[in-house]
Order: sequence, then C-alpha cells, then structure tokens
Amino acid sequence: MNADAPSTAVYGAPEEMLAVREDLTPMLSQYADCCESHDDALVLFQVGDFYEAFCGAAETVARTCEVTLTKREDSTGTWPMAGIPIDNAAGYIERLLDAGYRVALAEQVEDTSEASGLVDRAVTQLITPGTVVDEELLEAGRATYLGAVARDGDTYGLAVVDVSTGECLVTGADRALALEELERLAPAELVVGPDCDLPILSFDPMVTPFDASAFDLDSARETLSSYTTQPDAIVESEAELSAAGALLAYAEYAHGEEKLEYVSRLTRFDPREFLQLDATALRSLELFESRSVRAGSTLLDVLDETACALGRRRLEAWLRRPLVEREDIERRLDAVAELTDDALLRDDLNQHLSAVYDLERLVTRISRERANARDLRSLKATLDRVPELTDALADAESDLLRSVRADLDELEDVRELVGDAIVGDPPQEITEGGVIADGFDSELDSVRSTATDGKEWVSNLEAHEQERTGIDSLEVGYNQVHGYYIEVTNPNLDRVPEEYVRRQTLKNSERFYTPELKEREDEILRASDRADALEYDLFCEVRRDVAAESERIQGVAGALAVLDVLRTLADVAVANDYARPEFGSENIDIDAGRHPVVERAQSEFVPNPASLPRGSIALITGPNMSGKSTYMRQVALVVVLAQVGSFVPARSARLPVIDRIFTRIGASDDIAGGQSTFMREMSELTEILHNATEDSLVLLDEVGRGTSTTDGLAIARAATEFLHDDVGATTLFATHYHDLTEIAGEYEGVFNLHFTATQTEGEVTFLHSVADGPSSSSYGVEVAQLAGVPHSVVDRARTLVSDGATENDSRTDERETATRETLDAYIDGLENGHEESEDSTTADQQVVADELLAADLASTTPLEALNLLSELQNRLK
Ligand SMILES: Nc1ncnc2c1ncn2[C@@H]1O[C@H](COP(=O)(O)OP(=O)(O)OP(=O)(O)O)[C@@H](O)[C@H]1O
Repeated sequence: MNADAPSTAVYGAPEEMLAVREDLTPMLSQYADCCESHDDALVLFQVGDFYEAFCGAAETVARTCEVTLTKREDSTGTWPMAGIPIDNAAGYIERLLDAGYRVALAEQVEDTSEASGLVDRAVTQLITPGTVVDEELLEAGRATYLGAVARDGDTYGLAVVDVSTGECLVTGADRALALEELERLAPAELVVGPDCDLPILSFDPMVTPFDASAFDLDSARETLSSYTTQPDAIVESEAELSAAGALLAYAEYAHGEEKLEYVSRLTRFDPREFLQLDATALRSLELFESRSVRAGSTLLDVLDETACALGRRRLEAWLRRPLVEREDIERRLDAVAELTDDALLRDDLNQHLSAVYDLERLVTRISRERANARDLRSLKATLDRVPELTDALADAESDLLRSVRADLDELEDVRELVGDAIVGDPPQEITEGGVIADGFDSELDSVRSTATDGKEWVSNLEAHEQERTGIDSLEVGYNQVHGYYIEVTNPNLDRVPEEYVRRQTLKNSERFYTPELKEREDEILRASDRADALEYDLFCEVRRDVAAESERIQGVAGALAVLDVLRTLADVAVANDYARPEFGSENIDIDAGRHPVVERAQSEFVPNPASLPRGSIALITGPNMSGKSTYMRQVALVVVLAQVGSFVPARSARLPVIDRIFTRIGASDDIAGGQSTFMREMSELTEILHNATEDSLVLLDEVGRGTSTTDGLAIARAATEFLHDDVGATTLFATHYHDLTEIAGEYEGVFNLHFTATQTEGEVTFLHSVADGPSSSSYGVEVAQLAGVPHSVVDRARTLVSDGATENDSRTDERETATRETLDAYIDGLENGHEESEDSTTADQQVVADELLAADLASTTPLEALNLLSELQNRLK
C-alpha cells in the first residue's frame, strides 16, 4: 500500500518491445520473456557484470538508484537502459524496495564460456520486503515477516513466515483479535485473501496481489502437505489453513522453489495464549518504538544486552508476546533468578554467546544452497561453542536452564564433517578452489599432487636450463595468454638449444617453450581445472549433508537464543537492581516501582508504590509534568516485564496475571489514518470498553480532552462508571478534570491518587511522588510560565483562573445537568455500537444526527465511514 507504488510500465514486458516482438534481438527477446513471466516485479536482467533494466523500468532504476540512463541501439530500435553493478547490487536493490518496488533477478544460469550463442537466463529470485534473504538487506537482530491473511465468514486466519530463518507461525481469531495480532507481528509484506477488507494499518506493509486460488482450501492443503503430514491437524480453522497455504505458496513462488526446506517448524498459536497488547499499547508503552527522538528510549533498548543476533530476535519475540500461564512465567523467572545469583556463569555464557553466529540464518542459506565455505566455517565456529556452553550449564538447577542444556545438541557429526572438509580460512568464492581441505578426498588429493608436481617441475626448470645452456639470465615465467615460457635475452639467443620453440618476440628478448614444458603445462592446467570442479562438487555435497541436519541445527539455534535472553534478563536485573515479581496475588501491589526507561534518563528518579486492588479504579490528578503518565506506564511495564519472565524495576512486586493491557494515552493525531484526535480517542475508548475483562489492566490518560470540557468530563465520568460497573478491569485514569475526583466518594473501588508540586514565589518544583487523595491545584499556569509563555499572558491567565473559581461555583448546577444529558447520549451511543455527538440544538446538528443514525455501519467500509464523518463534520463547521 505504498503511496509511490510503481506504475504498470515498470512491471511486465515494455509495450514498445512487444510491438516489434518478432524482430527483437535474441537477448531482448529473452528479456521480454522474463518480464512476461514475472509481470509483478521490476526485472533486473544480468548482462555480464551488470543488472540491466530497459524502457520504463530503466527510467525508474535510473531515478531511484541515481544511476545514468543510457540507451541500447540495435536494428529494431533505441531502448532506454540503466544498469547497476552486480558486485554491489544490494544497496541499489534496497533503494528499489524502499521505494515500494518488487524486484525479480533474471540471472545468467549458464556458464558464458560454455554457452554456444545466447547465454541462458532465468528469474532466479523475487526480492520483495517480505521475501528478502540476502544478509545485506536484512536487519540482524530483527525478524522480517512475510504474512498472509484469509477470511472465512467471521473468522480470520493469519500466517507469517520469516524466510531468513524458517520461523513460521499460524493463528486465527475473530476480526478484532486477528487484526491486533497482525499489528503485533507487523509483516513487511502481506498477501491478502479474498474479501478480507483490511482497515488502514498502523504499519506500512507492501500488499502483494497473489493468485486468489492459492487461498482455496484444496490448494492450501496441498501446499501445506509438503510441510506437515496432517495440514488440518495443525490449524484450527479453514481461514488459518487458507492463510498458511497461500503464504507458503507465495514464498515458494518468490524463491522459485518447490518447497522451502528450512521451514520445518510450523507453529500454531492462539492469540489468547499471550498477554494481549494491541498496536496502541505497543506504541504508547514504547516497547519497540520511541515517541521521542532520544536514542535508547524504548523498553527493548533497555533490555537489549543480548550477545548475539539469535538472542536479540528472541528477546523481541518474548517482549511482543508476554505469557499468561503462571507456570510458564515462573519457569522463566526461576532460570533468570538462578543466573542473577551467578555472575561467573553469566560472564562465561556471555563470552561464548558473543562468539556465536546467526545460526538460524546460516541454516537457511545452507539449505537454500546459497551458503559459501565461510558460512560453513561460521557454522562450525558456532557449534564449537556448544560443548563449552553445555559444560558451563552442568550444574544448572532450574528447569528451563536444564532443558536448554538438553537441547544443546553438540552436533559432533556436523562439526567434524565441516572441520574435515573445509579449510580454516576459505575464500569467498566456491568455484575457484582453495575450499576443500587436504586429506578429505583422495581423488582431489591426487589431482592436486599432479598439479603440485607439475608446478614444482616448472620451478626447478629455470636452474636446470640455466645450467644446461650456460645462459645465466635465462628465466622461466608464466602469463595468462601464452602460458609457461622460457625467456632468453637477445645477446644470448645464439646459445638457445635446438628444441626450443619460439613463442613470442619482445623488444629485448625472445620467449620459447619446449615440448616437455608444454606437456607439463597442459597437465597442470588440466589438474587445476579438475581440482576446482572437484572441489565445487565436494563442497556442494558437504553443504547438502549439513542441510540434511537443518532441524537439529535449528534446535540448537533455539536453545542458544533462549539462553542468551535468560542471560540478558539476568544481567539487566542485576545491573539495574530489579526484583523478582511474585505471582498469585489478586491485587497489583508494587513497592517502590520505577519506570525502566525514564529512570535511565533521569538523574534522580523517584520510586513510587502502586497498590491497586483487583477491579479498582485509581483516578490520578496533579499538575502537568508532575509524573502521572510516567507512573501509569511504569505500572504497565512492570506487568509486561513480569509476564515476559523478567525481574522488574521495583523493590518488590506482587501481581496477578493480566490478560490484556489497554491504553488510551496521549492525544496524538492519526493523520495517516485520517482520524481526528477526538475520533481516535473515542474509538480507542470504545475498543477498551467493549473488550476489557476483569483480568485486564486499563490505562486512560486524559480521556475526553479532545472535545469541550462539558462533553469531555461527561464522557470521562461515563467511561469510569462503565468500567467500574460493567467491566471490572483494574484501571489507572489520569485526568485534569478535578470534578471527576468526586466519583471516588460515590463508588467503592474508585479512589484518588495525586502528584504534588511545591510552589514558592510562583516557582513550581515537581516532587514526582504519588500520594493518596485528589490534587488541589493543576498548576497549569505555572507550567506555562516554566515553558516561557510571555509574562503578560501568564498574568492574565492567573487573573482568569481566580475569576473562574468564583464563577465556577455558580455554574456547577448548570454543568451537572449538562453532564448527565451528554452522558446519557454517550452511553446510548455505546449501546448502539456508535458514538453520537452532543445534544443537538440547531437544525444542522439534528440533520447530522439523523444521518449518523441512518448510516448502516455493518455494511460501511472504514473508508466510507471516514468520508461520511468528514462530511458531517464539515457541515457542523
Ligand atoms: N518518578 C519520577 N521521578 C523523576 N522524574 C520523573 C518521575 N516521573 C516523571 N518524571 C519526569 O517528569 C516528566 C513529566 O512526567 P509525565 O509526562 O509523566 O507528567 P504528566 O503528569 O503526565 O504530565 P501531563 O499532565 O502534562 O501529561 C517526565 O518526562 C520525567 O522526566
């Protein structure tokens, strides 16, 4: 759904070529064939050391990659052409991907020296945001997903695969939950099944059109049957089957393979098996992305002390999906606890894990036959660490560490094979020899010794001939064109023996060969060629043998990843003085809690307690900047960390297991989504009120701020009552509506907390410490002053505030009536499944209200709804 998605001229065979199709030169005709067979991508066509594009595609490549647009002329026409050098193509391809293009590489698949006439070319891979495997185009510590969504009635199926590691996940749920999961996984590219009708997403995937029949149940089943013997047993719905089948069918198509060998673990999960965090919560809690420009300001940044890329990706996966089974959480916590107690073990693990390569991606390259000899050595270097890690964990007591240890298969056979077969420091290329170690293959050894003997004979030749001919300056040399030669300078030519045959005349000398030298030369060349070919074959065989062990290697990769995350969590806990959370409590009870991210940036962070009985609502008031948002977020982050299995930033924490965290924080405009601040605020609120449960934690920050005070207060109050009476979720609600604090007296379970500031001579100092009861003043004007608002404005505001205080009293009754009416209207709106505007007094408002009521929301697409809203809003304006 990229805005700058390519025009059709870039994809498919150029019209101007098709017009003279019959007359095209053989090469351009081949180009047109490739474009036609892959008309969903920009074809980069290998011509020698370059990838070339022609016509419309050439213009795009030239513009996007900033390379020169040239032309190719032949008898049929003049074709615009742009090329990128193959040696550093990655950077250019990345630019094309970033600009929203899909790229197909049409490569020479035949050795140019062996081709008679036109060399064969074929599309060898499709490169798109979700199907890239090239190390240079991937982020090391981050999973890149390709996703597919399918729909069957009210059920949605979602499947993702990380083609660089083979991780493949399938899930399904109702629309809302499935979308939430989609946001959480945020695939870089998405294949969408028929009738899915996706809303605007908070991330920006490339949406790929793909053969709709791949979603058919029969073909999905058939695709999946290469990956699992019982496709229907893995999935829980037809929508899931359809999504998973189409996903793998597309991935196979993109990689030009019948089956992706490295996708060996198809895992199905239920979104409810994890703490649910929707896109809004992920964003507002700043788990992965910061809202500020400060580096190191996300939870992931704070936690990321991982030693290897495997650990980094796993840490992110754990953070994205905290657990909800107490037993599983405790299992992780036990392991982390054990490691926090053993600094030596942590150091030891860190040292070994730092030397570990990205095993998951290595395995994929190996099984896709894209790995070179260096990759195999990296695999061995990684496996070499395994016995040491197993040793280090010999005394581990916790269940999880013991199971990690058990999973650390030492893969003796693979290590030995690679160790015996591949030289210690192999070259980058695998076709030019020097890859296979001596002693691995007897035929190779004998071919090599023929070449070596020959070379030795040649190197002795010079001295031998000097002696024989008496020409001291005689030299034996070699060049690419003429091969071996004996060079004699002009003054000595009369002493040249008879059997010397002239090969080349230079200015001051002549070059000769002898029949024997020629024979030796042929022998050496034959042997070297033979050795190179043999080495290549042997290498491929070793690579295939290693690939056959993919599953075992992936098992080790998984164990290393978990070990690195546990070690990291323990390191972070020790370094930052975190405490082990205790589960089994009904209430949230945090002693001296801190915000894990803010405390890093703050020289003196003030710890705060949080004591929230199950189902209670804490109304938090206090001046701007006093710490309300930080406090709410820190409670949520403590919950997230605890359910990840991490220690938490607090002196102690007793917690229940939370099923979902909802947030409505900050009034940020969703410009891309086309929603106004208030609209967005209300739709987030609706989400919460509809979906929160007694086991949920809800954070509300200044709900209702985007509209008039009267309406805002009414909505805030109505929402509080609804949460209290109907939902029962534990809630933290920061508000500037002081009137709201009065509810505390009316409802059991609703209580006030406040943040204070001291004020001396108009100067405000924030204490950042939470206290019981409501706040007495908002200090808004003082904050304005702190921020540098001109004195005259601040003074005028102070006057207005004190005038307002008297006026307020007389208007209380009036406002209470208004509040009640708006509140009723709002609750009505909620019950009818839509938000209604305030009481209508003018004819226009009545019309707007009527139209809103008449709208059939069930059959309205999100876009139509937005258009309708925008029209209604304009009328009101
Ligand atoms: N416990 C604390 N200890 C030290 N500094 C803190 C603490 N809590 C917050 N702060 C600092 O105060 C700043 C403002 O905090 P925060 O955004 O939570 O205030 P707020 O009350 O929510 O403000 P507003 O009402 O304007 O949204 C933070 O950026 C942080 O630097």
